Amino acid sequence: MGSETSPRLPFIDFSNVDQNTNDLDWDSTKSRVRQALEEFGCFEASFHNISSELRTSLFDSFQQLFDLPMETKLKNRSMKPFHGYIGQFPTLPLYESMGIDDATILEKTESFTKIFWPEGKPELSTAIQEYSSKLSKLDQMVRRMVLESLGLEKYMVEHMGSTYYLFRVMKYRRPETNESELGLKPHTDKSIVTIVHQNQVDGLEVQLKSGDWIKFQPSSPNSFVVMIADIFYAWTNGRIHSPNHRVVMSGERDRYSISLVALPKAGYVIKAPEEVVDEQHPLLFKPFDASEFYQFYGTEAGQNAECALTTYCVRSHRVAEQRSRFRIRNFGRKQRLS
Ligand SMILES: O=C(O)CCC(=O)C(=O)O
Ligand SMILES: [Fe+2]
Repeated sequence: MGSETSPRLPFIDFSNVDQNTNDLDWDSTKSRVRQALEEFGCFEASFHNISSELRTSLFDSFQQLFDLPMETKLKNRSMKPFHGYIGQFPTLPLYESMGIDDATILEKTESFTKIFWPEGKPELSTAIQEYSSKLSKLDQMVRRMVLESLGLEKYMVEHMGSTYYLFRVMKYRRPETNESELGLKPHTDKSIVTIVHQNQVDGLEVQLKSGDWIKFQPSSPNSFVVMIADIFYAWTNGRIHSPNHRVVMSGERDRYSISLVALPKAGYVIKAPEEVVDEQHPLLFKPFDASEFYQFYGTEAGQNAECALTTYCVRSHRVAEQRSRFRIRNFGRKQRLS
């Protein structure tokens, strides 16, 4: 009953939109995307390129994956922070997740499945790769629309070429009696864009700019939440919003969800283009190296910061200033010595 009146995320239909679509459909979708991302930082996309068989087979396999013994799950390791198995947090007992780097590449998804099934599991590695490749097209359309609508076309090739995809699968077990229902603490994502998809169990909530929370209730099994994250917020100099969100569990069933996460490649320097910086929009973040930001985010200080990106940028510029003062002092000393 309540669902008729409760606020919903903006809904944007991509079923007839692709990069070769006619200008009228492309332009009208683009203006809806821009509006939604300015106001909500996310929207519900209806996207039909992923078949229900593919979705069902993925979620069935993930159930088996999380049922494996803990020592096996822990073999999903990565040198990069938050790329491997995450879970067993005393404060977040419902949550665990696993990640596959570069999931649009078949060899990478094969290496992932071989961790758990040494003889291989070709249906699953192929399904993860196919899902990631197909859904990456939605991310690319959305980012293309954002860049076009901000007049940043000339950065398109450089920007798109500087990103790759991480696939994460999450399990939130149902809370036991007297256990907190919090599945995942409120946070903003630290990537460029995240696209979330779930099985039938709801739980994702997004915070509006007003401070109110709204529950994501998918309109159909073809719904995906497209969400802007901090790196894209910084790169567009705050022209689009990076929303706070969380997962709250209720009901009797475990929840499984998948994120396809667009991330900056190593060494990509996040520098807001001059076109989005002016008097009304002063520069929010000085240019920074995304990989260094992730190293900071992996530390205790990064985890405890209210806004990791702001704290990182303030710190790194303090360090840069100290370094340059040191260089000037030493340069003066060298001059005197010679
Ligand atoms: O499971 C979800 O619906 C959202 C997950 C999420 O916010 C995240 O992994 O950053
Ligand atoms: Fe998130």
